[in-house]
Amino acid sequence: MVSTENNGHKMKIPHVMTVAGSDSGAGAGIQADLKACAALGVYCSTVITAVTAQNTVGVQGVNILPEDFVAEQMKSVLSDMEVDVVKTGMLPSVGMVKVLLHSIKEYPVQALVVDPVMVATSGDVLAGSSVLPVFRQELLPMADLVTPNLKEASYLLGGMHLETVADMRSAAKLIHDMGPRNVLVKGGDLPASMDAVDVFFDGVNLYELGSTRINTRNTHGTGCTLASSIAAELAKGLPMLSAVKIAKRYVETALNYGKDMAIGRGPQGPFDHLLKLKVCRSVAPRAFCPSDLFLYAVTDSGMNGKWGRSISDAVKAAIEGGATIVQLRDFIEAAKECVSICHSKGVPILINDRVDVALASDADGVHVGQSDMPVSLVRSLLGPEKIIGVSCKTLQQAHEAWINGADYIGSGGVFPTNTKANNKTIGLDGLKEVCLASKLPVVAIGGIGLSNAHSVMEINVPNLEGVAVVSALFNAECVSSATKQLHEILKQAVQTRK
Ligand SMILES: Nc1ncnc2c1ncn2[C@@H]1O[C@H](COP(=O)(O)OP(=O)(O)OP(=O)(O)O)[C@@H](O)[C@H]1O
Ligand SMILES: Cc1ncc(CO)c(N)n1
Ligand SMILES: [Mg+2]
Repeated sequence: MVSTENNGHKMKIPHVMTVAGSDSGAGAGIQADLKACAALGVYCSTVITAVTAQNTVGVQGVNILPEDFVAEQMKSVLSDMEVDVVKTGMLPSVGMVKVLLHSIKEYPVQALVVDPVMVATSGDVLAGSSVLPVFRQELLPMADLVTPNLKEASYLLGGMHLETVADMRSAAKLIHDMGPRNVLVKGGDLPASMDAVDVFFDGVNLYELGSTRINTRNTHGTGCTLASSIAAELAKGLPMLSAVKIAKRYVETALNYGKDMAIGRGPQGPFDHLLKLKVCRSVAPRAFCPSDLFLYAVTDSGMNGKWGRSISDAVKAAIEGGATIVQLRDFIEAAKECVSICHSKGVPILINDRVDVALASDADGVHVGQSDMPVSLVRSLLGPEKIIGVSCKTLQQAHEAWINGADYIGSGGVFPTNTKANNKTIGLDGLKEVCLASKLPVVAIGGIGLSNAHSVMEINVPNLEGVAVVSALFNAECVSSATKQLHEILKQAVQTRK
């Protein structure tokens, strides 16, 4: 990290070094990397491998820099500045790859993200097939992540045809065999697809990461931007999958903001990296983990009032008893106080329904119902890093939540409940059906308490992460001991499930 003095305190700034080509049109390459890192609050140093004459029509010329001068740039940066993550783009010769590998052996960094740039979407060649053997044999084995698009994945695999998400899944596994720790096969160029699905493989699990496909001509540089924003989130200290998810959302949000920009006369324009709405932070966000849903405490001011407790005391007691996430149904005055309590204990806190309250209190996110603001709009207001949960009763709603960028779904009412009037009960069978269809983690809600929590976890589907409860905690005389008891029951249920 780069250190700066701030009121006498050292301030660490996450630092990405990009090793890539310059794009004179400034939509891709070095220029995309600089803008993406700036938008995400991360310092970006730039080692230029080639200068391209490029615009929205295509690539008119490529001027490759001498390898020893690329080595000199890397040495200047790495020997002086503390680089956290190296991201590579255009590496146009075998010698350039060797120079890069030599430099990072001499000055090791936390992670290497390789975007194996070969052909621009315009069809122009940026690195010829002569680099393929050194990519396969030397570069990929050093990479923490490699991010080929469909064409690049096909080249790496000797011309294999890739036309479906199923093909992308196989490609991700085969490329993983070449040695990188993680693989992301990007589906931006998937023919005739309504969604923009990328496939991530970490060597054990395959994930399909979906988002809405933005209808725009302005997609030049999405690949470079995605890789450098993953590098930026890694530099902040996020784990790989969280970094990839946030970066993908950043690209989607940026494409959406820039969808109507008119720059250039060619078929593929640049987009708006520096989103009009700046919501990204340079400090590590509270990355969402599905296991946060294990014991989900939802506050209720009526119940707490009845027992003579303030909301903040109720939240403190729930955390003391082992609550793993908190949802507030009480507003702004309480929100700020509870946000600071939860943050001091490392427990994420979400706001029920109110995006404005979440923004004003800097909560970790919101939980919305089907009749609240649409998830895609919530995402564009909150930005790529916040947590969004959405209540779903049907398979269709679960699918939409995934495509629109939610992090998890709440499903229920599992049992009848007095907390929510006129709420349809879906039962354990309904819950199981939604879990099986959902690509997102699920928390069960509705009438769950000490007596039946076990039976909920027993439906035995891996993405059911936990239970959300109101009365079971906050209608009890002692919140922390009620929470402890529930925590114990859930722990036992999960152990018997294994
Ligand atoms: N129209 C779109 N709407 C939403 N997301 C998109 C769109 N096009 C591409 N993406 C996303 O952008 C990221 C980059 O994907 P893509 O497959 O376009 O990479 P690429 O071809 O390497 O990009 P480049 O245009 O820089 O060469 C992926 O996460 C992809 O899903
Ligand atoms: C310099 C450069 N790097 C990467 C790409 C891929 O988008 C491009 N078009 N130009
Ligand atoms: Mg593309």
